[in-house]
Amino acid sequence: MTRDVNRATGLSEKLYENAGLVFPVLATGAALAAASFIDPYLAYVATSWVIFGLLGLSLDLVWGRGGLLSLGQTAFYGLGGYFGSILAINMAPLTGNTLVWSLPAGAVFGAASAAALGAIIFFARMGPLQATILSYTFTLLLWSLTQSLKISVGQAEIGGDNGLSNIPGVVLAFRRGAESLDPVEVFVTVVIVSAAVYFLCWWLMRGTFGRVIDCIRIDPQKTELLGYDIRKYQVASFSLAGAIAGLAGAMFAAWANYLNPSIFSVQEALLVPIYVLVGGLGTLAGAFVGAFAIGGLSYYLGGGAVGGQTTLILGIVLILLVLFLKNGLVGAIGELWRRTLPDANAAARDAGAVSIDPGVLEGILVEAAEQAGPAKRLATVDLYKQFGGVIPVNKVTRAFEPGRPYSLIGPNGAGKSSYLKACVGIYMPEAGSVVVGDVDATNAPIFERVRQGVGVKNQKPQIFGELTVDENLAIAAFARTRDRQAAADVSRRILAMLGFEQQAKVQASALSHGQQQWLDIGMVLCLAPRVILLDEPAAGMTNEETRELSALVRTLARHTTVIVVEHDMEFVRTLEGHVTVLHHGQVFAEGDIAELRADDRVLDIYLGRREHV
Ligand SMILES: Nc1ncnc2c1ncn2[C@@H]1O[C@H](COP(=O)(O)OP(=O)(O)OP(=O)(O)O)[C@@H](O)[C@H]1O
Repeated sequence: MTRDVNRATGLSEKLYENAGLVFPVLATGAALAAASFIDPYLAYVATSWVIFGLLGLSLDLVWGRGGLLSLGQTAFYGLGGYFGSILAINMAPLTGNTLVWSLPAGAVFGAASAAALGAIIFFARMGPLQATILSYTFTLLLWSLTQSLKISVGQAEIGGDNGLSNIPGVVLAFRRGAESLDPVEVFVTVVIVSAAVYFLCWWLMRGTFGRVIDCIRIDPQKTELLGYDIRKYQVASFSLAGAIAGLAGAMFAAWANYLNPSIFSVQEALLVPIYVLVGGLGTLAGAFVGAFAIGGLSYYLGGGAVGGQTTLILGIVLILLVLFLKNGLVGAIGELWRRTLPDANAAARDAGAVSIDPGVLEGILVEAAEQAGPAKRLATVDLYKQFGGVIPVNKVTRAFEPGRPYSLIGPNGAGKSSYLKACVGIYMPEAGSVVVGDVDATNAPIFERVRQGVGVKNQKPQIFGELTVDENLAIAAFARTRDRQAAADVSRRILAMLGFEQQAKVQASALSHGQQQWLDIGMVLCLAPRVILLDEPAAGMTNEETRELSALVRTLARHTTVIVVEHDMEFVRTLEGHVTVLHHGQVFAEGDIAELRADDRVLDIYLGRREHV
């Protein structure tokens, strides 16, 4: 009996993990089964819902997964529709098959226009609101342009407001004069193409590419601190989404046999996020479910796919959704299902205190040196950073080398964190230079400095809370190894070193603050850094953990250059390293901790006394 229950739970878990794969198989099966009895008119209307679902999928990739609400998806959709149709109008009479021309053309033009817009958005490092507005402006621009654009391209005549007509329907045979498919056949064809596109997206987003996109959504800075050039990933996923929208547009044109500038209208642009929200943001399948739910509802209420009742229905549905189903239909079903499964996060409570075996750590560090080369020196010359009237880094000239750990101390606001941030490129300095090894890194972006060997742990633990513990380590290790197997090996060793094997499948957000600090340190170690910057790593740790951390830092310093910012003077003492006191962004005093503790001037700045304040 117990075994049966376990087996059923195991099966349910497997199904839950692979539900995304089951969806296109079921959808295709249902479409094929329905083909024998479905009313041709319903098949015709339902085809448009599938196409809108595909358009929604393109948005879900960039919004639900990438974190950017693009109102440009209908622009890529319209462009794909226009260009795909121009090619189909000219080529189909000669060769038959329309989709073989229009789908690739739609996808290529959709991808190319998205790549151009994405490059502007991401390389200019626009904020989310700016990016949404720019994408919307792009759509409006096309709407306005196509209103007055009258041009003939071969047999295709674009008539401005009158649009582009005579677009051939869906023809699959390769011969002149081949017949268009009937509505039911078109429905099945569109479902199969959409299921294939969906499967490709599901597969891609399940792999390392999708993980990196998820990481960028959760914490772009941390993703860059792992050494990923996030802008390339963002442009790539935006282009992929553009390709899917373009392909959907080409299918829409073949379905409607007609296109006009209203495809770029405000109403069209705003419908897409609604499909995604209703279905479930970030679920991929939700876009189709949302399009079917809204399309089906308005169809049965007699309004047609975008008919008179639609606005009212959408308004009510959206209000109800915001009130009761925040994760949309698919998200809600997923959540209910997940509740029936064993709670993987329960293991977070069983995690004992971290106790690092020095032998294991040494082994990891020796191997890291073999793979990534010897430790590097970090030096700054007259480094200067200003925020308005505040100068947190004021012409700091310092060099750090392997051997003993370096500690940066100083009162609150002395500029310790700002100095580390200027070293790694989170803050771009106004003057001075940063040199990593022999390379001037002053103007290098964060990810390049990380690739040069700089590893950083910021003050707050930066972990990807929605990912599991082993996924966090693996994505960090992959940034360096670029090989999934090698990354899995590295992350497994770090996981074992931290004693987190039982917590491998726990969501990182379920860990305690101290455990998150260790996970963050583990992620930095996965990068095999040659210079390590740790900003208040002991914050939130117990005394026992702080002792472990001290031993770890001392071991690290024998293999790499280590700089630690700390307030905990007892911790700094145990590091037995070189200490630099910063005050008002400048080096105020240096030495070992015993000397500095006895130095009246240092006490003065800490206690806010006398002339040194
Ligand atoms: N992004 C920023 N914009 C404006 N001012 C900033 C910024 N970052 C830091 N500062 C200012 O620079 C000064 C130094 O801050 P910083 O965090 O580097 O000090 P700190 O020595 O690390 O302090 P703490 O020990 O409290 O963390 C502060 O006055 C702070 O307000």
